[in-house]
Amino acid sequence: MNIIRTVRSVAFSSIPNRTLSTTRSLSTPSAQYTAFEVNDKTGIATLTLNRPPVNSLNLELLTEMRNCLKDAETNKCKGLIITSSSNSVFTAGLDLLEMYQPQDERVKSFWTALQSMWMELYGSKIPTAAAINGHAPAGGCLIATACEYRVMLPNFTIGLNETLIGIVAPKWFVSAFLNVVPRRVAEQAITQGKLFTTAEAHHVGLVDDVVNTKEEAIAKCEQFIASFKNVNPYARALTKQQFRIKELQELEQQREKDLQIFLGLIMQPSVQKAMGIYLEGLKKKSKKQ
Ligand SMILES: CC/C=C\C/C=C\CCCC/C=C/C(=O)SCCNC(=O)CCNC(=O)[C@H](O)C(C)(C)COP(=O)(O)OP(=O)(O)OC[C@H]1O[C@@H](n2cnc3c(N)ncnc32)[C@H](O)[C@@H]1OP(=O)(O)O
Repeated sequence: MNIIRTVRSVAFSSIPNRTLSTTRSLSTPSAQYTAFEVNDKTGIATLTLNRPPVNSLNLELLTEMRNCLKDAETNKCKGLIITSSSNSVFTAGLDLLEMYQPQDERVKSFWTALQSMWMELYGSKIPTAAAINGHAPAGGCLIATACEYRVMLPNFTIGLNETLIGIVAPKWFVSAFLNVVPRRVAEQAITQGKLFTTAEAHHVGLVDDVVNTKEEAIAKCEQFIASFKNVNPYARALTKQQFRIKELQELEQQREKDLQIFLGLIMQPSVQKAMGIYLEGLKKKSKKQ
């Protein structure tokens, strides 16, 4: 696998136009699981999730993601694309090992980091797009639906499958999903824990476009971001905020309560048991392959 390096605090306005290399990526010692590159010509940032084997979202990855999102906004990037370094998994969602038999302080930090990352992404002032180049269950779907545009490669799956694991998708997971699919479809799918195939997701509007390669997916995201080129960024950001402020304020005001509900639910013996069985099933399947 390519070693992907990470850029931090690179002011886009200070990046000179270069003809040979069009992306800039510098390394910071603290970034382990993400690559963050800014295209010199377009000003578009790409955040690549890089935590093999399945980009499961642990505390460190979530923290890095949030830092990259903040950097993209602070540095006035023209837009942000999220994708994965894996050929088959966008992200497997939350790292179940963070929630299974967890340590008290760590699991609190984990959930708080998820809340922060989501608020940063959902409320980002710049255009955001997901190039979904692999499976995107649960937390993967959460990241995709927090973006303004989604394009997906064929023959993968996406959805909120929490009920199948015996856990519950919190309200803010559901509200972002409801932004993109009709209520009736959402209620049925989320209660069933349905994972949509790419074709099904496209049919219900969960993804906007389907393309065959990651390169095409990135190009589609770039086109989406470029569609705002004649729009005043400040007016755009305020307009986007009008659509999203309710969910953001709700979570901001209820962060502690949301954390306590999360802890109360996952610490239930029946939930721990269901998660343990699910993890065991994943491990058995992985050994068979
Ligand atoms: C009112 C309510 C308020 C509060 C709520 C309370 C509760 C909490 C809600 C929490 C919301 C949860 C969100 C989530 O995201 S939970 C995670 C859901 N994810 C999944 O179900 C996906 C599981 N994974 C898969 O289906 C497959 O791995 C996948 C993604 C299709 C890829 O398949 P493949 O490439 O074949 O890879 P393997 O399955 O072989 O996996 C390789 C390796 O990774 C391990 N692994 C997979 N997924 C996870 C994961 N999410 N977390 C941790 N580990 C994972 C797998 O076990 C293998 O490990 P091994 O050691 O055997 O190599």
